[in-house]
Parts: sequence; C-alpha cells; structure tokens
Amino acid sequence: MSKGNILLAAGGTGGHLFPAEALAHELKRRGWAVHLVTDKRAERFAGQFPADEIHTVRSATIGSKNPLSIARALWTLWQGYREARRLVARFQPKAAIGFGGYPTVPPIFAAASLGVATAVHEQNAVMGRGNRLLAGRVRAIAGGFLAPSGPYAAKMVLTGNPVRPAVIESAAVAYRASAPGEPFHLVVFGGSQGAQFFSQALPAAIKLLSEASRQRIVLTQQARPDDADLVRANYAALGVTADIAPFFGDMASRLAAAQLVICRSGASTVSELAVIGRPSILVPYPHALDHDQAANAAALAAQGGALVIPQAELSAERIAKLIEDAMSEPSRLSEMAAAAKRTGKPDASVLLADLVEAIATGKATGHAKETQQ
Ligand SMILES: CC(=O)N[C@H]1[C@@H](OP(=O)(O)OP(=O)(O)OC[C@H]2O[C@@H](n3ccc(=O)[nH]c3=O)[C@H](O)[C@@H]2O)O[C@H](CO)[C@@H](O)[C@@H]1O
Repeated sequence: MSKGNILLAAGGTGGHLFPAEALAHELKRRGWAVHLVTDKRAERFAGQFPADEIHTVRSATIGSKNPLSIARALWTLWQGYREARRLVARFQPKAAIGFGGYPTVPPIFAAASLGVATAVHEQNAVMGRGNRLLAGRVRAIAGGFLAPSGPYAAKMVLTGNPVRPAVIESAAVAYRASAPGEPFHLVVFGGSQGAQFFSQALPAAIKLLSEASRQRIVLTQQARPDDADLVRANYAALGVTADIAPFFGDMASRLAAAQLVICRSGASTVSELAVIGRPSILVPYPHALDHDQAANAAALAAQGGALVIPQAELSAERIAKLIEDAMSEPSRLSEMAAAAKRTGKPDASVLLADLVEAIATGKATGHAKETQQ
C-alpha cells in the first residue's frame, strides 16, 4: 500500500524537471505515490517521469517590465494558483516540493496555504526568482550547490542535485583514456535546449585541427533543430564521424563513453559530469537572467575537474588548441576525470528523499538539520 501522495512541482526546462524525476524514482522506491505538477513547456521533457499522475497547471513568467504584460502574467499565475488549490485539496499530499521556476510558485503557495508541508530544491549556486518568492513560506530549502547561509540558513540543507538512474549507472563506467592514434570521443552539448554558439564554433574549430587529430574524433553534438542540418553537413564535408541531434535521450551513456565534454554549466550538467567523472571544458551561458552558470562550475573547476572559459574568449583557434592539447595529454584528462568524480554527489536523491520524508511526517519543522552533510 502507498504511504501517501507527494506532490512535485517542476516546469520550464529539463534543468528543473530532471532532478525532480530523479527524486520521484527514489520516492516511488520507498512506497510513495508521486504527482507531478508542471506546465505546458516542460511536457516534452516529462516522457520518462515515473509519476502516478501528471497535472498541468497554468503558469506565466514575469520577464517583462511592461505593466500590461506583468498584469497578464499575474492574472495567469492567479488562475494557476486556483487550479493548484483544487488539485491539492483533491490529492491531499503529505508534502509538496518545488524545483524552481515560475511554474512552481502557484502549486507551492497553494499547498502551503492549505497546510501541506512544503520545501523547495534549488539546483543552482545562485537562487532563482521562483524559489526566492517561495523561500519564506516553505519549511525547508534544499540546495544542489547552495550551502546554508543568509536569512534562511536554519532551514537550508545541502543535498546536491539528484541525478537520474541512467547517470548512476554510467557512474560505474571507469574513465578510459585515449592514447595517441586511438578514437577520441568528444561530446558537445548546450543543456536541455541546446546552444547555438556550439553549432558555429565547433565545426570551425574542428576544421583547424591537424588531419591526424580530426581522424581520431568521434563526435556527439547536440544542435538546435534549426541548426542540425547545417552542422551535420559541415562535419560531413570535413570527413568527421559525427552524431548530431537536437536532444539525445541517452546522454548519460554518451557521457560515460566520452574522453572530453564541451558544454554549458547548467546545474544538472555540472552535477552529472561530477557523478560520472568526466573532464570538461565548461562555457557558462552568458545571458542568464537568474542563474550565474559560472557559479555552478566553480567547485568542479577549483578541484581541477573542469576548465571554465567565458564564451567571449573562445575563438575557433582557441577551441582548436584546447582540443588538440587535450588529445595529446591523455594522462592530464584522466587526472581531470578523477578530480571531477571527487566532487560528485551520487546520493543526492537519497538525501533529498530523507528530507522530504522528514517534513512529510512532521519530523523536520523549520529546522532540517538531520540530513545535513
Ligand atoms: C539557459 C538557462 O536558463 N539554463 C538553465 C537551465 O538549464 P538546462 O535546462 O540546460 O539545465 P541543466 O544544464 O541543469 O540540465 C540539462 C540536462 O539536459 C540533459 N541533456 C542535454 C542535452 C541532450 O541532448 N540530452 C540530455 O539529456 C543533460 O544530461 C542534463 O540532465 O536550468 C538549469 C537548472 O536550473 C540552470 O542551471 C541553467 O542555467
């Protein structure tokens, strides 16, 4: 018999949804029924989500300064709040956990206003706007990288970012260095939605490699749907073995096979690189409103597991040199892989599930120290 319902609210991008998915697996394993509340945009990432039911509530992002747009967004959020209240009243969850982004604000407010124990999980090293709105209302704040500090320190817990079961499986695969002359597996991706920068920058850089190096490259590269054909054609013209797609459903096993990864430093991306233990060149998204991606990468870089390089400094020549150097120094890459792995938090799902159960059963009220690492 189920222990009861837990409501998880996550929306927007894969970056919010995937940690919720990882937690859902652990909660289901422990006998809870899981209800996911999300928004329209996140539906395309929710295919693998092990929820008993998925509910869509209306949501809006307050991104503009135009008073009419703000009024419209607030009205939609209010409607979302009313929908969420009806859901909460119907399913009577024992706890409700938000994973950041505006779509989580109506359901978590609704749950708190009906007396349900609530928490938020912040994946990033800097708290986003949605979670900042909720921070005062919830019983606990779990962090992927966010150590307890500031006015809410007493209810903050560093759990790490839950990673999905496929990532945990890939973590069992040891890093394999590529000796000179051997195939070199390079994985390039931009996050759950891709990054245009890599579609232009990487083919230009790979064109500058020596012929011998280019022959060694076995490439996986994510490209946005509009860019994919051109990227594919550019690599075909260079004679490079390349697998190009807008989204790889098997990213964890591609990371496991990689000798080097070049990508953005979104929270789950950084956490997965650490748990699996792969060397990377991280290029923080330069225009982020909320999440300073460089901050996510800081611990991994400080331990020597990754190089963090601003996009503005990455000419084709610089990228080519970075790749050429990496290919000629397999032992340096192996050291980076080991350093990355030392910063990994493979038990984040377990720690977060402990916290959820503590608030669901009333054991953590305002003070969530039990699960602190
Ligand atoms: C532009 C923007 O606002 N980005 C934010 C967004 O990023 P984004 O949604 O890109 O989030 P993350 O980098 O955290 O996660 C990307 C996820 O997509 C997966 N993946 C990616 C490509 C692919 O082909 N297949 C695949 O499975 C990765 O393995 C990873 O699990 O949410 C993150 C978590 O709040 C934030 O840190 C980012 O700053």
